[in-house]
Amino acid sequence: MVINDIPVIAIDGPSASGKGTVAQRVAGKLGFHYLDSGALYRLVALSAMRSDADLADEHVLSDIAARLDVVFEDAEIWLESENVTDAIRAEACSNAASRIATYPRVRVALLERQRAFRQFPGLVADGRDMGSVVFPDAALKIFLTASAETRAQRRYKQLMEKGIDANISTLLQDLRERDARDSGRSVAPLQQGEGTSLLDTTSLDIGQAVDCILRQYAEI
Ligand SMILES: Nc1ncnc2c1ncn2[C@@H]1O[C@H](COP(=O)(O)OP(=O)(O)O)[C@@H](O)[C@H]1O
Ligand SMILES: Nc1ccn([C@H]2C[C@H](O)[C@@H](COP(=O)(O)OP(=O)(O)O)O2)c(=O)n1
Repeated sequence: MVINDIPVIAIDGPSASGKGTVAQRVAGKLGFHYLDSGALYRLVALSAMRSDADLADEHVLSDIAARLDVVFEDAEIWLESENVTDAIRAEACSNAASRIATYPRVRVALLERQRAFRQFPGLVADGRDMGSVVFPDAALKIFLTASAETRAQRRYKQLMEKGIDANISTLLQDLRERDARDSGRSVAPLQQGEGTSLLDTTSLDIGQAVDCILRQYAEI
């Protein structure tokens, strides 16, 4: 099968909009693979912070990105054989990931690694530029969003459930700053591109959001 015949559902959107949760469930229902592209930026950030790398040095960061020794195994993420599934969700890592993601060379260094997830029978990929840059020929492109307040509440609840310390007003401020950075950057900005279907989940639960995407995919 030619790789471009392998269907991709691209789900892009701002922080804590529900992309990862919804994408994983859609992938499960369809028997497709799943790509959490944000985890790659978080892994570069974690690796850089741990090696005291300069988070403003694009060359060093792109080299870290190119050399990432990472394994995705079901819901677990391993960096150099260490389980970092929760470590990459810490707010410091979130903020660092958003900063390093503004560097073109870092994005180029992660591009082929993301595209390698496109395997038979299909892929559901979530991030900021899945439909605009990584998989422009995606069969279905979704822009998943929710109000900033709703997203902050969701992230707060999520971090609390993981036992990760958080403060709701700091989360809301961080989230707004990252939204602005992710959509305001010159390279691969978060945007609702051509042919992308808007899905605002502020008043939808996870199941309703998943069903909405499955319905759209079935109607292609
Ligand atoms: N529609 C929804 N209603 C309520 N909670 C949601 C919804 N979508 C996602 N969540 C929850 O919000 C939190 C953030 O979702 P996540 O998938 O991590 O967002 P993202 O990948 O966009 O950052 C998770 O705890 C998830 O279970
Ligand atoms: N395809 C992607 C995915 C994430 N990023 C950046 C933007 C985000 O601030 C960080 C972390 O992404 P992630 O999707 O894990 O962030 P959220 O869970 O949505 O808060 O990486 C990106 O620039 N491009």
